[in-house]
Amino acid sequence: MRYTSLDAIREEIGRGSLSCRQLVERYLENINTKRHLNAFLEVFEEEALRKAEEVDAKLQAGTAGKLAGMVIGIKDVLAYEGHALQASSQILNGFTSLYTATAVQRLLAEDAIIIGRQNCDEFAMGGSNENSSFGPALNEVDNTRVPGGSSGGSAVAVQADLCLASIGSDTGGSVRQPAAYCGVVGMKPTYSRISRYGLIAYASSFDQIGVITQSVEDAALLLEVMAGPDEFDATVSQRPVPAYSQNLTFDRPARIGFIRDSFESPGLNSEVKAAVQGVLDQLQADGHTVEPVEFHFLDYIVPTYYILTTAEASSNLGRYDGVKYGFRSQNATDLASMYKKTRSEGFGKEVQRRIILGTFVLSADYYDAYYTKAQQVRRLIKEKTDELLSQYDFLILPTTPTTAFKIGENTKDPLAMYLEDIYTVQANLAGIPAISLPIGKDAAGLPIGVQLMTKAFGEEQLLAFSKQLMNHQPHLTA
Ligand SMILES: NC(=O)C[C@H](N)C(=O)O
Repeated sequence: MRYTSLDAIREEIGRGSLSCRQLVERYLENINTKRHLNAFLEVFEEEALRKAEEVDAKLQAGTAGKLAGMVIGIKDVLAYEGHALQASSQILNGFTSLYTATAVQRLLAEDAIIIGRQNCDEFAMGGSNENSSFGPALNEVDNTRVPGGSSGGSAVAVQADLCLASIGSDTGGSVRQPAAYCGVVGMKPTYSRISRYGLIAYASSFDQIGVITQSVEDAALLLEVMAGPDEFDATVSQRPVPAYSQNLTFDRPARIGFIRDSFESPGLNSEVKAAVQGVLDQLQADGHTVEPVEFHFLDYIVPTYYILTTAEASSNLGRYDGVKYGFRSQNATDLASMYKKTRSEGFGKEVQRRIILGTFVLSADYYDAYYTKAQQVRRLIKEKTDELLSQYDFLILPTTPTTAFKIGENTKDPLAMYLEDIYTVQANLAGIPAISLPIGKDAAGLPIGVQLMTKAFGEEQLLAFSKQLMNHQPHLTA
C-alpha cells in the first residue's frame, strides 16, 4: 500500500487511521529496507519524527499549514540551515549550511516534513547520477540501470516510496529526465518563478528549482507554496502566484503542436516514439487540435546549452578554492598549489571537464566564436519557441530519446550522455515551464515519459491540462 498524493494522506489522517508520526515511521522503514538504491545521502530521522509530532499537534488544534502530511526529500544542492550540503561533491566535504533556501523555508512554514538530503550528480552536472562522489542512485525498476539525473536520488525516492515528493533543480532537464526514467511526475517552472536563494549555482541563467511527485495535484501545491517574490533573489518575478492547486480544471479544446523534428531524430527509441504517438492520438480523439510544427534548431540546442552552461559553471565554481568552503588539500606547499590541488582533488572528472570547457569558450581568442555565438543562437531558439507558443497552448515531445540506460553504458562517451538532453534543454534555453508525465512502460517494464511545454508563466494551464491527461487515461497514472 502506498500513498500517491497528499490528499490521500490527509483523508486517512482525517479518518483517524494515520498520524504524521506513523507516516514518517513508514517512510523511514522504506528508506531502511531500500538502502541499496542509494537515494539519500543523509536521513534526518530524529528531526523528521519530532517535526511529525509537532504537525500532529497542529492538526489536532486546527492550526496546521497547507503541507501538513507532506514528507519531502531535498536534493543535495538546497541549503537547509544546520545541515550538511555538498552537491554530492568532495569539494564541499564538511560544509554545513548557514541559512535555509527560500524554497525550503516556505515548505517548512507550511508544515512540510523534510526527511533527508538526496543523492545527485556532482553540482547537478550529469544525466545519470553516476557523477555523484557517493556513487550512483539505482533505478528501482531495474537496479542495473540509472535513475537519470542530475536529480537521480530525488526521482528514485519518489519512485520507491521513500517520501511523497522531492525538490530538485533543473538546469537542462535534471528534474524531468529522471522523472521520466523513474515513472513519476517532474516539473520545472518558468525561469524566475521560484527564488534560487540557497540553491547551489551551476548555470545561473538556466537553474530553476523543480518538483518530483506522483501526482500533478502535489506538483501544483508545492509550486504554489515555493513560488513568488523574494527579497534575497533579485531575478525572481514579481508576478503574483496563482493558486495552482485550486485551478486544476481544463475544460476547453487545446491547441497542441508536436515538434515533428523531435519525432524524426535518429536517436529516438521506437517504443518511446510509439508511446508518445499514443498520447497524441488520444488527445486528438478527445477533441484537441494536434498539429505537427517545425522546429529546425534541434541540432543546435545541445551545443548551445553546453557552451553556455559550462561558461556559467566555470565562473560559478570559481568560489571553491579551499579558502572559504569545505575541503582543502593537505598536499599543498604554497598558495597556488593549494588552489590547484584542492580543485583537482575535490572536483570529480565531469565537473573538471566542464570547468575546462567553460574556461575555453570564455577565453579571449574564442569568446566570439563560441560564447557570443551561443548567446545569439539561444536568442533564436527562444524567439522561435515563443512564436510557436503564441500559436499553440502546448508543445508536446518525448522527455527523453530512450528509456533508462544501463549503469556505465554512457560514461565513456560524454557526447552520448549530453545527447540524452536533446528534448529537455529547449525549455531551459527559452526559460519556459515544462513537465514530464509518466505514460507507460516499454517491453522491459522501463518507464516512458511525455513532455509538455507552455509559454512563460503558463504553469496554471500546464498543470490543469496535465491533470486532465493523467486522469483521462487510466494507464497514465503513476
Ligand atoms: N543539470 C541538468 O539539468 C542536467 C543536464 N544533463 C546537465 O548535465 O547539465
